Amino acid sequence: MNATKPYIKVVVGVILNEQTGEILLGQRPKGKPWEDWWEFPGGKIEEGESQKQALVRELKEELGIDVHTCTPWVTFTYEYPKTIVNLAFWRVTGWDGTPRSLEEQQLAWTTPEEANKLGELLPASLPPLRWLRLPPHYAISNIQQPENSQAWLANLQQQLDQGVKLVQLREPSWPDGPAAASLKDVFERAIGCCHAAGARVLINSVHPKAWWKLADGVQLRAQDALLADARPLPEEKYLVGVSAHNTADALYAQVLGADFVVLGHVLETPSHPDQPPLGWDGFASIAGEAGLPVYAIGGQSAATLEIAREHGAHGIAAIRGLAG
Ligand SMILES: Nc1nc2c([nH]c(=O)n2[C@@H]2O[C@H](COP(=O)(O)OP(=O)(O)OP(=O)(O)O)[C@@H](O)[C@H]2O)c(=O)[nH]1
Ligand SMILES: [Mg+2]
Repeated sequence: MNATKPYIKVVVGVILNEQTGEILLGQRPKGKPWEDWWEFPGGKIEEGESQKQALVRELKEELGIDVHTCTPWVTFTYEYPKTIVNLAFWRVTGWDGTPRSLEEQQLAWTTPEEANKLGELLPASLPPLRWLRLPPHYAISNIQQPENSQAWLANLQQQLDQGVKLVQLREPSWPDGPAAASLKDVFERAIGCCHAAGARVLINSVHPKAWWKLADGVQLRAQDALLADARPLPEEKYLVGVSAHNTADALYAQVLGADFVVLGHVLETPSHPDQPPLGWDGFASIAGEAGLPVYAIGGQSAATLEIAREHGAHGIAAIRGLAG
């Protein structure tokens, strides 16, 4: 990065209507740089302000609302031709008052999928719009034995019925190895029922590379991510997740151009009895640096989604049931 460019710290609100999935975007006022381009409401953090204080102030100044519920989401740095901007995106889910235009800017509620129909979007707003399409729950398989396949597929169907939209097949200790034909059969059936429910399936990188493109993408183990020198699957069609245990893993996910990080384990979990958990504070500090949406893993369930979000998670990943 060019050190002579001004470095600006900004906080941005993803103002979310959780019922409809819509977000609030605004058009930049006349006379400002990038006038008329659409953006998330927000602005520069002032000297001595925390991110949250700046967010509350900006949304009061720009929209006249009093924010009472918000959580950190993703912070990343974007280099424009003339400036470098560090953008801390926060999810805003509770506020008093009705957003109205106080800076003569146009406002619009839209979905992340439809936002580009409004007009030109600030370049640094595009990754967050893509990330907002990631669901809050990420279900991970743990079938272990071919004889458990039927029961797992039935359980998967239940989770799909409850709204799970992202599933990972991860079976490192399958009896005939992670490339076994019996596992391929389960994989294909899982894809069938997930696609019928509008859900996506990722395959763990422990499984054959030839399977990755049959799925909707790959979940790279930390060790496999570190061996890759580029994103292994194209962006539009596939998702790439990276498993991370520390800051270095998480930062490398960003270098690879991954879509998200799975970070853990956060709490004690039967699947990793010997390694110490990160704890929520450890999770929050790594997630804050990841520059990508982060799923918390390890001891997670529907009941931990809220605490995960308070610590900067996009969502939660778990083997044991998620929905509910
Ligand atoms: N609010 C906002 N700013 C963004 C986004 N994406 C992005 O690159 N930025 C950049 O972050 C900076 C925020 O500036 P701003 O003009 O909103 O600042 P502000 O509200 O404090 O206004 P002011 O400078 O008039 O006091 C700009 O350089 C803008 O280009 C976004 O989605 N929302
Ligand atoms: Mg602003």
